[in-house]
Amino acid sequence: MKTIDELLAEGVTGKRVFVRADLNVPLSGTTITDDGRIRAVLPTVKALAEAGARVVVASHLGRPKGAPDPAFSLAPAAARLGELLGVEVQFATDTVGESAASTVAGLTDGQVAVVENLRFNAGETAKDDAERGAFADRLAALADVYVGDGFGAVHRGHASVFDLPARLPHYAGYLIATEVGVLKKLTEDVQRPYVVALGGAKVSDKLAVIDQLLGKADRILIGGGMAYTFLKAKGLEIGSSLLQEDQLGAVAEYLERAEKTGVELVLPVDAVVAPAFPDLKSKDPADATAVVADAMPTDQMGLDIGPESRKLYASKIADAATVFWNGPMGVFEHPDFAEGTKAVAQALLDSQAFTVVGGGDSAAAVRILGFDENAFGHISTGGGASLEYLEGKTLPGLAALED
Ligand SMILES: Nc1ncnc2c1ncn2[C@@H]1O[C@H](COP(=O)(O)OP(=O)(O)OP(=O)(O)O)[C@@H](O)[C@H]1O
Ligand SMILES: O=C(O)[C@H](O)COP(=O)(O)O
Repeated sequence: MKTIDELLAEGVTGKRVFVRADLNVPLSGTTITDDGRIRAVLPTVKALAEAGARVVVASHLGRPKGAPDPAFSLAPAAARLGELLGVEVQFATDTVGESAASTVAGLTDGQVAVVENLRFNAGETAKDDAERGAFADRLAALADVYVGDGFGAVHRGHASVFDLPARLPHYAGYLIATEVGVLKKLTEDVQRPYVVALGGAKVSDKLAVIDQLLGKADRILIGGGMAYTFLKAKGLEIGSSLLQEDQLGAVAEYLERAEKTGVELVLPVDAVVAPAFPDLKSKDPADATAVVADAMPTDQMGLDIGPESRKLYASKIADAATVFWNGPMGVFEHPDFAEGTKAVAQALLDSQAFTVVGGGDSAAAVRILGFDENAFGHISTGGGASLEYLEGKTLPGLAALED
């Protein structure tokens, strides 16, 4: 894999450099609630701009449906990037259309532009190779060189991540180099006990990784939205909690395999429930109560692990030598459902373990809940990406950067 340092040594003055970043930041309306992913790509963008490149930054944000949707505009992220860089950043209101073409053509050496959300174009995420390729051709027309630095998205075989680097000279940015450097340690020489804590809302993505993790981790602690599919697989009532029905069979098999192989697969023993998903803007009290896991009311939704689970999970983390944590334990954005996530973050800090926190929302949770991000071993910008890396999978966005 060629690195950005090699590109800088070759010289970039006057070259149009396409930086595929992951600026998929949490938003409340148009306000960025955590800018960690923008700060993470600064070293790459700064180095290129200072070396005289014409930098074109692109990213996805959220999961719009292949067409423009103002709720998912990258404009706030572009503005924040400009503030952090301390320079004016141009913003193109489309990704490969007239606005992008004229914005990029207007860049002078050392200037930076952001183009609109890649996923406003159906070609970005298309399953069909030709459709993705056609979109990648249009992206390629915007640049002379490609720098991959969107670590959080390297597990996606999308046009800007996988197809575009094949069309341009390509290099890995500083963020990807750092992330891979740290995560490699967890795959090659992991210190045990190795504890993995999993939560969050991307249930179908994350249930799939447990298959591989069962052969690697000593303990797996399950929280967040995915916990309820496990509880349901054990025959418990889960009310209106998140459920991945099509994976109930797989989950039952994980439970059986864990039992046979001696891996501890730890499930919540209680939950904080409420009648409905809370209003994250008003943060009004949500009528939350704690119930034991085998007495969840049919008309309630599980939104956090309960007080006994917090203690249990902290005890399972206390003696770990390595902890990898991805996915909040509950809907931490609302104070009534933040305690599980706080307890796990605190347990990581109280342990002597090498701790890695992965994921856009997990990293944001740590900072928003007031923890010192420097107290953790590593805060990864990738959730799904880091999990799939730890599984030992070939990640499309890393494979595409190989020579
Ligand atoms: N029980 C639950 N029900 C519904 N949503 C939940 C529950 N527990 C946590 N969440 C939500 O999960 C979201 C984060 O999940 P997600 O899987 O995206 O994690 P992540 O750390 O951002 O990883 P990635 O980087 O892969 O996206 C938070 O917004 C949180 O509110
Ligand atoms: O938040 C993430 O994990 C990355 O930005 C990838 O987003 P995606 O899961 O929507 O592809």
